[in-house]
Amino acid sequence: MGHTGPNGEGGGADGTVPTNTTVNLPPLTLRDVPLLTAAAPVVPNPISRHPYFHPSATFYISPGDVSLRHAFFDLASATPAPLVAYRRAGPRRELAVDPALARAAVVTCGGLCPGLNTVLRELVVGLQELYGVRDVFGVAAGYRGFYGADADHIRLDLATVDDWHKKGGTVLKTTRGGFDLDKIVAGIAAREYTQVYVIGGDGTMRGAVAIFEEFKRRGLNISITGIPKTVDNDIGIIDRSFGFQTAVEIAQQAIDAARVEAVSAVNGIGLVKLMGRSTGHIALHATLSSRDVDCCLIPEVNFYLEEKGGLFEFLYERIKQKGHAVVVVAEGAGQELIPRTDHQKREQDESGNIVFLDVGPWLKYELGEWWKRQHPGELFTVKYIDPTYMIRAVPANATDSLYCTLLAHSAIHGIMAGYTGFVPGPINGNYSYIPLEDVAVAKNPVDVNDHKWAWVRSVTNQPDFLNRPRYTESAVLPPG
Ligand SMILES: Nc1ncnc2c1ncn2[C@@H]1O[C@H](COP(=O)(O)OP(=O)(O)O)[C@@H](O)[C@H]1O
Ligand SMILES: O=P(O)(O)OC[C@H]1O[C@](O)(COP(=O)(O)O)[C@@H](O)[C@@H]1O
Ligand SMILES: [Mg+2]
Repeated sequence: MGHTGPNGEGGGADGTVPTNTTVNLPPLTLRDVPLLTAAAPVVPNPISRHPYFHPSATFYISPGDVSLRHAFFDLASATPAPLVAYRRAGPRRELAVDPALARAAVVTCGGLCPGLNTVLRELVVGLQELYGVRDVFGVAAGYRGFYGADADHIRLDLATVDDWHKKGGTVLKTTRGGFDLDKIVAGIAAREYTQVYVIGGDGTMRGAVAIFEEFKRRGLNISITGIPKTVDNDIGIIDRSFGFQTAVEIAQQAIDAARVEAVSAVNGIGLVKLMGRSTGHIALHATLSSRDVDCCLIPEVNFYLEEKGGLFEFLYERIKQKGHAVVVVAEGAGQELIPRTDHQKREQDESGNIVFLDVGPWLKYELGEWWKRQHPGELFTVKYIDPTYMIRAVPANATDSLYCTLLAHSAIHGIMAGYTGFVPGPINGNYSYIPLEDVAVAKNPVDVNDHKWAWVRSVTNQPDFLNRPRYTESAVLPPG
């Protein structure tokens, strides 16, 4: 007996999957990563000569090893999607880069994220201990550090970075903006760096693609890799970005406090705003982990406040049922509902990201006003908690620390193998090398049609906000 595909489509004549027979899979496309054009003559991996560690036969990744992008396939589909593969990350038996000639630069860009210092430390440790690279430099304060003063290029060694993994933030400092391609590439060439490790989010990856292209255009034999960072988890293809799980864990403290405040008030609401500019991953995962949340609002799901099926009516009902309610809102949720001036509509940060209005205080105010109008004389309290920077200005937790270490080492192994223009990252748990250009454009919104969002809905029993009555346009204040 076989299974019929969800849409009734089938590989067999009757739409079923034959069992205990060989199934022909669709063709496999390798999304390969570029190699340095002028790679050095092949050098044996110095790990093979390590005095204390003797690599086993399976230690090195074979040249043909790949991992698959999608873990699930519909064997019953008559038109299956092509399979996409990436090179497996890890040490190669032979290097295309001579470690004795390597000169590495590491830099952190964009917003903070738990684990930045761990990645920096492990890059230095891996380069020096595993490969014997002597010249490793930390570039201060993001992309602009490449064309900064001599003091912005800090020589790093094992002693310097020894305790960095214990610290939140980034010892190298980070900035937004300052992306001047000509100056950056000139700064890299002038200091004779041969390999560049850029740690950052989606904006940083777009910058790294531009640098990679410029290296090629100028014929520079310099490799670059982007190590994906963002608490928002808004980078696609990889399983998740580092620091995200730590942020979700710390967010629990805010949700716990919101619940205590709400429970201890008469008709109390605890409102927590969590990071998530364009994606609601932190809010979603924090909600699922906590189980105390009555409503989770994310940028991917439009909601409305008043009328039947709206947020306020739902919260009122919930308070009548159990005396209190807890709401988690991602910073990018409901932005189209918040009145803003023309100036506010245009405001951008130094990197060109749109500056959002603060959804938390706005929601608290609107809720209070609605309650006064609808239920005058009835006691009501909203306690608002904004743990924004607390969830990311901390060291990585154990899971993220391990992840940061594997990412850093994967990056080094790839660079030493002669690859460039790539991002190391886990795909279905398998560390892989993905072309930088793919990662730079791949967004990672919450898929509201998949199981995770359905779990949120079943945990919170919140409305789907589909019967929106009157709100059709953004609320906009007159200019000025
Ligand atoms: N499209 C882009 N092209 C080149 N550089 C970019 C681009 N977008 C952002 N950057 C640069 O990348 C750096 C980090 O970007 P930002 O958006 O602040 O953080 P993140 O990398 O965490 O998303 C900044 O120096 C910014 O100028
Ligand atoms: O106040 P900052 O430092 O600009 O950071 C705020 C932003 O940083 C983030 O945490 C992450 O953004 P990036 O990944 O672009 O660094 C967003 O959630 C938030 O909007
Ligand atoms: Mg970003």
